[in-house]
Amino acid sequence: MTYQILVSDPVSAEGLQPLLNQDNIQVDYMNEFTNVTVQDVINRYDALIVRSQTTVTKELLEAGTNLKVIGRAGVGVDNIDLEAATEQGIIVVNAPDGNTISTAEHTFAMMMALARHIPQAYQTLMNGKWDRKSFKGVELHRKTLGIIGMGRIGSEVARRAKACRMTIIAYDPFLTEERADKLGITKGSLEDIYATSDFITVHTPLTKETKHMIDDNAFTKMKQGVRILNCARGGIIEEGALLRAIESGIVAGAALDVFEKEPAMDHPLLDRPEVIATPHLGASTEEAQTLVAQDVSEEIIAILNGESFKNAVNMPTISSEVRRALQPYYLLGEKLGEMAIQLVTEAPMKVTVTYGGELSDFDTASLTRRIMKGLLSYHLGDKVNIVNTFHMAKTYNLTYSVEHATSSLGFKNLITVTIETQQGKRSISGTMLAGYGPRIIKIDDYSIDMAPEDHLLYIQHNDIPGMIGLVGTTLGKHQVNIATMQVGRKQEGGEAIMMLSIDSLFNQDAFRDLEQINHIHSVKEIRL
Ligand SMILES: NC(=O)c1ccc[n+]([C@@H]2O[C@H](COP(=O)([O-])OP(=O)(O)OC[C@H]3O[C@@H](n4cnc5c(N)ncnc54)[C@H](O)[C@@H]3O)[C@@H](O)[C@H]2O)c1
Ligand SMILES: O=C(O)CC[C@@H](O)C(=O)O
Repeated sequence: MTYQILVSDPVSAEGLQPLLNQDNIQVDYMNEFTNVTVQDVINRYDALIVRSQTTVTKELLEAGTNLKVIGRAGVGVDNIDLEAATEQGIIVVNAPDGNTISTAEHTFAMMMALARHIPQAYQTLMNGKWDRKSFKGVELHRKTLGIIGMGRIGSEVARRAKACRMTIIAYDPFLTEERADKLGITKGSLEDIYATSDFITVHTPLTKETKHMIDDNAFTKMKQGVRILNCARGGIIEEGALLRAIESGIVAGAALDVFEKEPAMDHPLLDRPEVIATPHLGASTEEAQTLVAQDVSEEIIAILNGESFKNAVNMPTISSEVRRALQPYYLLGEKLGEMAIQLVTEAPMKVTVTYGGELSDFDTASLTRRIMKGLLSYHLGDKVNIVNTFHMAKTYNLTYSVEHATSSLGFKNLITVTIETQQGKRSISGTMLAGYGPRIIKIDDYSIDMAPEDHLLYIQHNDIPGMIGLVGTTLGKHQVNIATMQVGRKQEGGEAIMMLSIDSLFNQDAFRDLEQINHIHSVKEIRL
């Protein structure tokens, strides 16, 4: 199978090399098309690679009926409708590390340019004026820098500011005292930053919480003559409030790489001599562009080839240690989900997944996704995948819960899937047996030992002599070959079950004949 990939924004050709080297991948570039939009052609593609120019809307995603993955060559995914992508089961991956250094360096370049009026002085000189009076600047040395958002970029900015002997105070909900100590900075609140900083720089994502976090009220708490920088996302600083703070003299200078609306043309802030600006250039270096394109290319290859990947934005990330430990259980989990749903005839209301043995020590969320995917996709088909499975469960009013049990029935690991319907509960348990692979070891209260094979027959009957023979003869009459058979019972002469794996698809005549055998209560074919 050949996968089609569309690159809709300018992305480093060198960075795309991993994709171009794949035999089963064909890459197209939007700038090679004329008179068409991404929306017009997206249905041909399995993956889309964007930077920040392409806005990936719900409508675009809906038009992309074959889309499996969106790769963002960069960090911010605010140009992608993540909720819609999740609903449609499209994985969104980004490249969070590749442009960190470039953006931190750009922020630093902006801070120095701001402190020394370099762009304004350059412009004056280019206009033929030798003006040495208007551009008296300030040193960074011994000034206080307030950093809001101490993630990758904020931390790199802090390291550089330390080298310039600045005092650094930072706020981030995830910043611990220990980490602040290690970086040689002070952990403070927003109020502390506003009250003490000579320079303030923001490095948060744009979220509901951070949108306009620096507003009129925040500016009134800042030191007179503060200088402010935004190389993160337009909208973290409210632009109208910034303009007012410049006009009132609270803000002596602002350096902006990003704007609420980009491209920012005829912007009132750009008319102010106190403002220096770049057109969203933080990540625009050869190194960063190669790295981010390489990172998303590798992620896309892994996803299309069904291998594990690490930077999904609309799925929780798991450590490589957990991924390695759980990988062998993914197939078992999916099969258990598929089998569990086939045990019930009423609409499922609640699913409980219980992990026992060594599995109870892990964060099993990624395994639960596989189980729920197996369970839901049996009836809902391909539209369910590991990205949208929890969303789909919610859509169908199916609740799920996860329990970690101490008992594992003597097995090293155990997964039990219990489905509740109006008729009661049905459950199925499985384990990974060293040397044997996945095994089904219990259905409801009956112990069995079967591999989750393609064609299974589950028969409920009374435990009376001759049942095994009758079932064997009936299937033989219909040319259905039994590969393995397991029987289970609660007590002698009571209710019993038979689980058979058969070599071929079961036929309706065989089904009817089996059901007519005295003392057989139900016959169920399980397809995996
Ligand atoms: N200008 C550019 O070209 C460019 C390039 C790369 C990244 N960016 C942007 O820079 C920003 C930071 O990127 P990063 O890679 O450092 O991200 P990151 O995820 O590593 O760090 C973001 C930090 O912000 C913190 N945060 C979230 N909400 C906060 C709040 N209300 N107050 C304080 N801190 C908060 C988070 O805890 C996290 O530590 C993002 O907006 C990203 O899109 C811009
Ligand atoms: O693609 C770009 O140049 C912008 C990148 C930057 O804003 C990001 O969030 O990674």
